[in-house]
Amino acid sequence: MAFSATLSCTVFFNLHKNRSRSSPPPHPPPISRQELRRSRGGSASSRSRSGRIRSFGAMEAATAEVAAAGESGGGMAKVPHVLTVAGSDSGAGAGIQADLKACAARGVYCSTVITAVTAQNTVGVQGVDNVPEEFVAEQLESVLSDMQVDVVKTGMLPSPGIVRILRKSLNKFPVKALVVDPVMVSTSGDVLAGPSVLDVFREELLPLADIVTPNLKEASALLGGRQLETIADMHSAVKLLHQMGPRHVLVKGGDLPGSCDAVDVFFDGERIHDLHAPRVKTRNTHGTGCTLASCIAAELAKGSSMLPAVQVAKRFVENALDYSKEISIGKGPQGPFDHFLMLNRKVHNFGKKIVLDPSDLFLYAVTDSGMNRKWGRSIEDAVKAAIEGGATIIQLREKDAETRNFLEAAKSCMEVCHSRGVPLLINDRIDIALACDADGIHVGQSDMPVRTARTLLGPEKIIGVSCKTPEQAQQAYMDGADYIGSGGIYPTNTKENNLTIGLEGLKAVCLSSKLPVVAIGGIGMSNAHAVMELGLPNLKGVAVVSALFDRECISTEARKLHEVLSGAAPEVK
Ligand SMILES: Nc1ncnc2c1ncn2[C@@H]1O[C@H](COP(=O)(O)OP(=O)(O)OP(=O)(O)O)[C@@H](O)[C@H]1O
Ligand SMILES: Cc1ncc(CO)c(N)n1
Ligand SMILES: [Mg+2]
Repeated sequence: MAFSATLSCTVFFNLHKNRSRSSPPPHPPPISRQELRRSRGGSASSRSRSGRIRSFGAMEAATAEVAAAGESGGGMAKVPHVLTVAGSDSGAGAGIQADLKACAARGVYCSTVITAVTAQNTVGVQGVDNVPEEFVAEQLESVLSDMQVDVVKTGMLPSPGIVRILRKSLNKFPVKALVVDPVMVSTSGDVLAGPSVLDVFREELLPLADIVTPNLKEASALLGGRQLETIADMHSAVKLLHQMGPRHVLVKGGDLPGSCDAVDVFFDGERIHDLHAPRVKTRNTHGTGCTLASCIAAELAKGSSMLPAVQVAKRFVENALDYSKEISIGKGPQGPFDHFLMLNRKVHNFGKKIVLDPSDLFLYAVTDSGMNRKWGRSIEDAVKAAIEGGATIIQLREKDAETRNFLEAAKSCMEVCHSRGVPLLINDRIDIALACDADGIHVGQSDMPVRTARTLLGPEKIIGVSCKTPEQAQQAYMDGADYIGSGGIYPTNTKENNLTIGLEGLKAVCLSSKLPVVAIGGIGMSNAHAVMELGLPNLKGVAVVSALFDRECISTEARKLHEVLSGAAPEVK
């Protein structure tokens, strides 16, 4: 019988039926190196033509090939490996799912032995179904007999039997370190491992642990209900827990009442360390404990010693919480956070990420080579002065510059802008934008289409597009532009044959689009106020050329214009 078919039937049977199994399925016994060598070559016929493995015999042969390649130094690299023995959280904030994400984020491979399946979300735990003990044993055997696990991390171990099975597996397959997160109650208050496991935890698991990481409630339960409410209580607790046999103890103070820091107390048997981190104000703390323990395991797997591993893990959690404090997943009181620091961008327009902070459009400075020549300035100096006066974004619009000179200037301007936290866009020249890694481009209606520019630049760059009409504005939104430049508002000499759309035209464009808009064309000190007074919510600022760059002192003009704009529309700042 094909091995894979047997395996999937077993999983289906155990997780979906009600779990009594008459005879265990055939399980591959641990394979000795010699056996592997013997089976090499002999089983080639059990591979399908595509090379996919069809039977256990073939799996053995494939394993042997990999082992042999490793032995002969065939360029194979050992990967740091954590095995998590824990429960599944359907909401994926805690449990196995948090462990997988934490290890992946820390660059460590993570295999999984699932002890229980929970129906869980941001409201709480709606159901728990334990995986049969013999099947937990089978998963342990599968992973540990085959893979070179460095560190085992435990989470939800819902019955004394499972703890004993784990202990046996660890005796048979010793690993470098054991991290025990003694999960008992979820933050929502639901019981994940009852009092029946307390004794076996204390007697059978803690003595094997390199570190145990209880939260306040768990530490209290392990200590027979001792009250833990202050850091001094936590100091006593770590010492008492240490007497139960673990080499290190970390009592986590995520739930310490009335503390503005998140303080954890670490004890190595000799010294106590209070580990402080600023407490992040957020609802998204579901899974912090699992993540912390997995990160510790991951750092140990990479070869770290214990205190640095704990410190790195704590910083990782704090950073991820801070990054995720505004993401919204689920309706309940405790949300998950983002281990990969990728989700915290408001999503709009086909799920495209917003890459532009609309308030950057407030005072948008567009350079002009003719004006710089006239006043004898380098483009970098002009940009520096504009930013000094308060320009919030720069666009390099160099219509007659030679490519090589333009690129050199663009690179210097990038340094100027980035050291001052101001985005830099390039007008039209996508090649220059790519070459100097600018923050984005601005295109006109007859330049490269926004969609093509997006393909070339990728999702993370800003693309602005000039629009005179509501139709163009709607198209810009559909094409995935980040902002609209709308004008000319007033007559201007900077652009020849440019249609003036006036304040009415600007209003029509703003009302027809959800994108932020910057007004352009003939705007200066005398009329900026009138533009912003339109009070349109998506009109975020004005773009100026001559009002800054065709003046003797760019920074003074920028400063005055900034004041005018601030007075006109304090809410857009
Ligand atoms: N708001 C917060 N800001 C910063 N760090 C926090 C915050 N909440 C928890 N932590 C840290 O996260 C880690 C996990 O601690 P916590 O006490 O939350 O564990 P836990 O109760 O086991 O978590 P969970 O059961 O949700 O997985 C600790 O290092 C703790 O200090
Ligand atoms: C499955 C699982 N493990 C651990 C925790 C603790 O956060 C949880 N809520 N769910
Ligand atoms: Mg916990």
